[in-house]
Amino acid sequence: MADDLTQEKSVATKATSALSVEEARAELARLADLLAGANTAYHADDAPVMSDADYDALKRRNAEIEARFPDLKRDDSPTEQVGAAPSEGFGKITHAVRMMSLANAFDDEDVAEFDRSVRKYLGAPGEIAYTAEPKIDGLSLSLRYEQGKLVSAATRGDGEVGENVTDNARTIADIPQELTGAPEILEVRGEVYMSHADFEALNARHAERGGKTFANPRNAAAGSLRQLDAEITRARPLKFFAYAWGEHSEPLADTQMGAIHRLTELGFQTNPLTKRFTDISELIAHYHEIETQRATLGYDIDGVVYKVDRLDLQHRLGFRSTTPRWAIAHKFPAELAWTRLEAIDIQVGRTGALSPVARLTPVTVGGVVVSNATLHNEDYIKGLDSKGEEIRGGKDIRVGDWVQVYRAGDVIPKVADVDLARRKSDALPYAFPTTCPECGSDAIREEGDAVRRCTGGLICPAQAVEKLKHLVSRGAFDIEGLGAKQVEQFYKDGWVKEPADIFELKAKFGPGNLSQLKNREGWGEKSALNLFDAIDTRRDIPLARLIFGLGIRHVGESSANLLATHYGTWENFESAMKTATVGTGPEWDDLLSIDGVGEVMATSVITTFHQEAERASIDRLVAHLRPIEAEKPQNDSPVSGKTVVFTGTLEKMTRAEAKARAEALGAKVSGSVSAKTDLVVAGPGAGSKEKKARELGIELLDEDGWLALIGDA
Ligand SMILES: NC(=O)c1ccc[n+]([C@@H]2O[C@H](COP(=O)([O-])OP(=O)(O)OC[C@H]3O[C@@H](n4cnc5c(N)ncnc54)[C@H](O)[C@@H]3O)[C@@H](O)[C@H]2O)c1
Ligand SMILES: [Zn+2]
Repeated sequence: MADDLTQEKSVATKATSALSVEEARAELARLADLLAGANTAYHADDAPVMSDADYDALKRRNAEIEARFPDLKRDDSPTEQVGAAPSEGFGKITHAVRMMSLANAFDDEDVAEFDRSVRKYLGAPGEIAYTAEPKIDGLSLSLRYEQGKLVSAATRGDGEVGENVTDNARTIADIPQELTGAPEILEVRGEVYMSHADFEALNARHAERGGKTFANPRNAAAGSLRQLDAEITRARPLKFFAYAWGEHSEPLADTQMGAIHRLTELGFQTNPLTKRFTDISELIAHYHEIETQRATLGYDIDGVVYKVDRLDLQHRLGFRSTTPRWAIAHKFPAELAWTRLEAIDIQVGRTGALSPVARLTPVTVGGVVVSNATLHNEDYIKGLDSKGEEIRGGKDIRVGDWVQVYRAGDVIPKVADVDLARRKSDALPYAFPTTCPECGSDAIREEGDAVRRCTGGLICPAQAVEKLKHLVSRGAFDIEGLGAKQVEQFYKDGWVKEPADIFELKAKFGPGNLSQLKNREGWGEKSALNLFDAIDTRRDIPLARLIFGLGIRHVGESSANLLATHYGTWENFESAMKTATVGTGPEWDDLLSIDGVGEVMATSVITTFHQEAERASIDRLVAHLRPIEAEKPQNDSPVSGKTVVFTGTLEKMTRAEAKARAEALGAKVSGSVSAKTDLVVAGPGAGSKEKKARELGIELLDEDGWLALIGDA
């Protein structure tokens, strides 16, 4: 079975030009299935399962294969489809004139190609004018007026049949119920969308009530229009831009631009950025102009649509199966957007690191609204990398600047670039603080460290709170009922200032003294008693969790596991660290002999145990605990000596437990797949690591397979 899967996956990553006929057939089937699922999720459920960029890439791959193997094109080919079939529950409306999609251009060359193909089709037509207008990121709606009265409204659906949302459309203020001077029959088409301000307010209202929030304004607009109860739609602030038409008993005008003016006269909102040009370089200049305005428009757009202006030429050009030949959507790069840097905030972490965070004018990047992004560190703001070399051509970043935000997958958004042309003349270079904004202690940068750190240690409230949050986190003490929020509250009230205080809570506020805790918001007698129980059960703590929980810099979960298995008991570990000296001696050598422990980490651990305040705090904590000895690694397990990678969601154990167990059996757990990997354990949602394992032909197991292998099933 593993072999079949390996083959299937490798076809999925093969260049389309390298596919054999059989592979192409299989790949088209796979893509048809994948894209159909994504379409339903996006159009029918308003809950996309992949990013737009991924969707567009798969669709392009499908089109490339079809172009190479026209005979293999499937009856259910994604190229032949628009949107998704109407959802159950809505009445259906068959469009008098089909509602289409748009072909995409992703760069200037695609736009030039569009212009060439239009000219070729028309046969040397001379000058051609195009309109350029923002591509509104909402959902399209067709409004049918008969004798000037709105009689029906339908979503696009699959292009032929849409959902009847007439009652819902009537609740939208931008949609006139009646038109004067309109053709007897007129279908007006356009986009229903939600402004940024309305989207944020709606999400805030929902969050307050504990309801579901929307990922972006498009989903919010689609989810709000496609309601079975029009009263819900009425309560949602939807807007509408008109930009097209379907059936009409008389022409609206001779040109696209003229028709837009006519729609404005009839009482529709049309987009003020719509312009007409006779040269494609002007179209592209307008595209960039609109791109710079994107963040301040107040609503989402995802590109610029170019249309042949003369309607007689549009008519001659006609349609392909799902798109007009006379129009194209020039898309913005999916994961990039320009916006304004409003402020730079400094966050202080558990190890005292001062991290600069960009506060941005909210902008949608790759389908997600971004209002914060990381600026990494002091040098990054200055335009330097970790080696002191220039990045971004040495441009620094200043408050008030226009910056480019970048987002990839679920990675934290980053500030990637800055537009010097739009910098205010009085903007000052950013002065990175040299004192901690939380406690006022000096913040210093050690030689070779990119990060400036607060020297306040335990007196710094930010560090203290982050340390406490870390202590109760999932891979560490993981105390039920005591999460980041509770810890913060207890810290503010002075109940818990350091780790040991958690284990003194019961003595101070437990039975006999319960009134203080149980009268607090969010706590009752039962939850208070449960909390003390949960804390008590954690007095017996596995050594690895304890070491990890101390929050020592450079000691993550797997390093803590290595240390625990090596030293076995807390006493051994503690006495070794207390007697060790950095850089020399038997304890130092012993520490470095552990596979996976380097000098940086070894130095960090020893230093921690040599700082008086830290050490005293650790002693006070451990006095409340009974650390559980770590299991000695076994050598007789089928996985001993092997390198294992866990990826995806594990359902029967936490990642930390899985690692600890594997390490106890003598396996080495690694975070990345390489030729040295022996085994990959993949749960649901495993992504690139699973793919890589298949490519390298590494043995793959699911969670149950793993448990069976190690005899835990
Ligand atoms: N993430 C996913 O899983 C997923 C799934 C399906 C589709 N999508 C995304 O949806 C898009 C494809 O859907 P599509 O077929 O609706 O194509 P499209 O949205 O790219 O283009 C066609 C639509 O653009 C809209 N539009 C907005 N402004 C317009 C204007 N000024 N003039 C003309 N039309 C305008 C119309 O509603 C029209 O139907 C792609 O961006 C794709 O990434 C994503
Ligand atoms: Zn501080």
